[in-house]
Amino acid sequence: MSTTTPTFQTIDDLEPGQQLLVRIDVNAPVEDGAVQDNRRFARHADTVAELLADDHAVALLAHQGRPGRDTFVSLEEHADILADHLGREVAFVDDTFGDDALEAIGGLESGDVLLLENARMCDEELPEEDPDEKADTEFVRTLAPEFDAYVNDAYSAAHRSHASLVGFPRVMDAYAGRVMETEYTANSAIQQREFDGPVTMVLGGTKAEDLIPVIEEVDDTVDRFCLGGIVGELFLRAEGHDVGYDVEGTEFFDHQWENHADTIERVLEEYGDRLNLASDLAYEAESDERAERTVSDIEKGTSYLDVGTDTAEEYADLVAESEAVFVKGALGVFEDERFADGTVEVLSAIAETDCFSVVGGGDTSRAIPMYDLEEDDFSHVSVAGGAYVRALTGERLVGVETLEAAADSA
Ligand SMILES: Nc1ncnc2c1ncn2[C@@H]1O[C@H](COP(=O)(O)OP(=O)(O)O)[C@@H](O)[C@H]1O
Ligand SMILES: O=C(OP(=O)(O)O)[C@H](O)COP(=O)(O)O
Repeated sequence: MSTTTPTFQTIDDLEPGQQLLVRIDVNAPVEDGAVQDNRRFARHADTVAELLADDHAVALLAHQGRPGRDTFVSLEEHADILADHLGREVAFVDDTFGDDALEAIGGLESGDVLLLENARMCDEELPEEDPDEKADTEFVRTLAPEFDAYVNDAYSAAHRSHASLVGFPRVMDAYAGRVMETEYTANSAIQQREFDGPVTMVLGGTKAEDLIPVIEEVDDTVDRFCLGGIVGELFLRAEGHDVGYDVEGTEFFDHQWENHADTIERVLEEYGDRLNLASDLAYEAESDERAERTVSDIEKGTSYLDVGTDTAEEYADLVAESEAVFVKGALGVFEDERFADGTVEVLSAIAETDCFSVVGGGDTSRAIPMYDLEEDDFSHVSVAGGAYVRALTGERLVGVETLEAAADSA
């Protein structure tokens, strides 16, 4: 059995009064062009407050969205949201490692906080490569000498081998922030729990490619899966239904299908008896109201935005008779009240039982306060999505591994 005791250094090991480069994950929803607060901001603000109390100067590095998506925007608004949580100014510079960024970093004094521009706007950030290659980028080579140490607080991005996450700990003294430390400990402990009764995993949201491999890997521990969102529709497509195709204005389905159709079909064949797929789906009618169709009557060309009423009830019943429930991703577009039923019904069913429960995902966990559910009614609410489900499978997270390697060579 693997240990849950982290072997990385934490911010407790830092000498006070240093110039720190701190990687956080404030990747957030963007609605009508405006960045929305999610639970990540408050959690990282606590880490930053602790660092400031120790007289450090802090430059924050983060990402938002993915190139080509509507959510791929500047971090300027993120600085304001962080400042609200911290109760002090967070300066922003629209540059990551160019002259403007270096000038702003050079002017930092003890107690200052500066947020650098979206790391994914730098070409060298994204392609997933070995940490040593990431360390050898101009991005890392330029920024690293400006700081005394690197802190990674971005547990929720620790499954990505990107320059800002794995490059710096190769060349700098590296420490885990509080969010990294607490999420790592909680999620590793969950992976080691054993349950006597049924274990249910509810999978939804937009990032199907993060979830499809998980179904095979948690095969020993999870008795049944309830699927919704984009991942649910892709499995319905594999079953031969006319859903799970991009329609005008959507960009979720076709590329994920092209890359993962073989795996989806294999998983459906091997684990079909444990996979629950929606029997009905909801969409926006011409009247703007919610309307529903059973899957057998489905028509191509409509955007489906939630699981239907029968499906929501069926999933809630399965949850109610479970000993443990793990949620990653929403069953529908819960941000729009008309399409929140599936997500809210399942979360409410969890909250009403005393099963062991974990809800993960920066976006999905927002549904808890949005629909007046109590965080205390869940065993653990993680700010991480993809990283948390990988931790459940026992997979090592590359961002954690590079912190551990840095501690070994310290
Ligand atoms: N059918 C759907 N169509 C479009 N978006 C959906 C659908 N179902 C769920 N979603 C969206 O999925 C988002 C959460 O997905 P994702 O970003 O993958 O998860 P998280 O950030 O919680 O890990 C929610 O914001 C929700 O609006
Ligand atoms: O929000 C994130 O992941 P999540 O949606 O799985 O919680 C992280 O910021 C990683 O973002 P990415 O999935 O675009 O690499």
